Amino acid sequence: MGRPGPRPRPRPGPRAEPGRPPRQRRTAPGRRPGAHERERGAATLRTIARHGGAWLPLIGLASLAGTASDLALPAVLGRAVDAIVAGAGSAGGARWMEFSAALIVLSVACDLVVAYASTVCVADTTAWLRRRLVRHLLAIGPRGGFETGDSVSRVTANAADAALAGPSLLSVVTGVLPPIGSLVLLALIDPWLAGAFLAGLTLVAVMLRAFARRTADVLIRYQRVQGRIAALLAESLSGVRTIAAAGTLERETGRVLEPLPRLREHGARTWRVLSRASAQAGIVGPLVQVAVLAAGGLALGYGRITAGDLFAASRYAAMGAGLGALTGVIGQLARARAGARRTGEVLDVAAPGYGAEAPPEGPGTLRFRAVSAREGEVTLLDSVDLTVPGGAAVAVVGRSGAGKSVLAALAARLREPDEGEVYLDGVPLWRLDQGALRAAISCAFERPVLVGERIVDAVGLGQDLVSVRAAARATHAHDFVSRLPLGYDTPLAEAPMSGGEYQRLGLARAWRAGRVLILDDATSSVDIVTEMQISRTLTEDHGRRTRLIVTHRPATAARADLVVWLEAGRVRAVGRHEVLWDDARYRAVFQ
Ligand SMILES: Nc1ncnc2c1ncn2[C@@H]1O[C@H](COP(=O)(O)OP(=O)(O)OP(=O)(O)O)[C@@H](O)[C@H]1O
Repeated sequence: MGRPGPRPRPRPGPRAEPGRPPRQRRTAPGRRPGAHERERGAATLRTIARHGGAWLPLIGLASLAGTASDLALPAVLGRAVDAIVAGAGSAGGARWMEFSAALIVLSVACDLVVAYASTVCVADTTAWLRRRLVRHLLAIGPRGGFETGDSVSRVTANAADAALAGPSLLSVVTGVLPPIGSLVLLALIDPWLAGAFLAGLTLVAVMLRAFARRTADVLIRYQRVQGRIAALLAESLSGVRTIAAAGTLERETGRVLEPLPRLREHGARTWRVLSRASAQAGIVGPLVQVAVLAAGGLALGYGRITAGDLFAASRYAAMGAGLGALTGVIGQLARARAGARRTGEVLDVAAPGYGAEAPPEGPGTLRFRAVSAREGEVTLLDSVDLTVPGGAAVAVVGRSGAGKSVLAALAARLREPDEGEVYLDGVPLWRLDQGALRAAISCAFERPVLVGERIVDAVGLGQDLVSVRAAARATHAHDFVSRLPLGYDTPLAEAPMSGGEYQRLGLARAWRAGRVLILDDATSSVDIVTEMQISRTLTEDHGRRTRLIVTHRPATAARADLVVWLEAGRVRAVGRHEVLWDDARYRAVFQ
């Protein structure tokens, strides 16, 4: 074994003890997020917002220019009114009117730029975020514990909402400028006007704060229930044949739609929050305007301001107190925040880190040193010390639930040990380069899922047809594939396959293993004769690769060089099958 190199830097997580990559926890779906989750959600929101890149400065500048022209317009119109009232002649009034027209054109142009740039920015960010999520979900695999439908809803709907982050944050910032600008400009016209306006503005600010908090809270609950329905639907669709066979269509429909009342409740709450904000806006807005106009009327009476000033003040009061626009952008920001929290929950789960090492020359010896695996409080494997000799065929047996699949997953680094270490030819698995690890160790499962367009893609995963055929011959899949009209080019969706045939293709896919081939009940659906043939092929493979074979069949255990007998997450014994067979409890494992 070479000198240990630097360990790949894992993503920060709650546990980063030296010696093994950290496991991360995530917010349990449905649980109300605490301050920590909200903080992480805010951090995700900022990361997503920053992705807007070049579009955000453009949106910001256009919004600022639009706001400036909106703020200048009442003052300019006021000057036009004063020019007309003073009878300064059509030329003075006309000049102010032209200026006003130019400001209106500028404002419309800015709105167009903001709308276009925001659309492109959101589309870009959505695509980027979806790519990140898909890659990350596939990288973390079952570690994340996200249900299929829920993951789909996070990648589709929630990512699109989260992508609103940049433009909606900017909209909020630029949205508060008109009230602030109005306040300053009113103060310039007359301090009393600003005083009346400020009193109303404080009320508006309190209402907006409550609106923002309530909306974000309701939206996250709504999205969670949506995700739950999606998860239940995906689960049902994957078992659609069973449902049809059992005649439980009605019951299943009820089960999938069971959260619907909660969705309706959250939808109704969203509507109530929005309608309350609109009603408050409907009352406070005109009140602020009336207060400013009353103060303005008095100021005009005392001769402190002109008629044009009063006109401008009325426009500023309307612009600054208009809650409608701000409730819209705050609602959008709340959607982005909820989406960011849901997508952040996925991105916060640490993907396994890989090292940069290739395994040293070796026969494919696997060593488990004090390996434990847990799920919550439950111990699945307890301090397993085990050496699987390089080149040997080793059967793993035990009663159902003994921990055989967990052991197989640890051997392939499909899960991380909670304690201890797994080594391949003396090197901890986490230190191996991802490509080298996958080239060295392959897995075949009881229920393989074949992915790809055609059979050759699903089995070969990029290998040429010659290698695919060789693997299919070795695993007794070649005959039935050859009988298909398009052979290896048959689209998977059009290839009628039995469970055993499917398993043989899964086995053929794993056959590429350079050093260790792990079979987790991978021939359980194959008929006895074919299984014996596969088993013989595996035995003939002697010395070339290590084979770890999880099995329930005594014949397979008998052909193995060594048997590992697991019981309740512990190694009960290791030895030859014929020796272990003397023990009645060992024999009982196969009954
Ligand atoms: N992700 C998980 N979360 C919770 N419990 C788990 C998880 N994976 C496995 N277990 C539990 O760990 C125990 C061992 O599971 P494992 O699949 O390794 O059993 P097994 O020996 O392969 O059984 P079988 O022969 O039935 O396939 C079982 O009790 C199982 O319920």
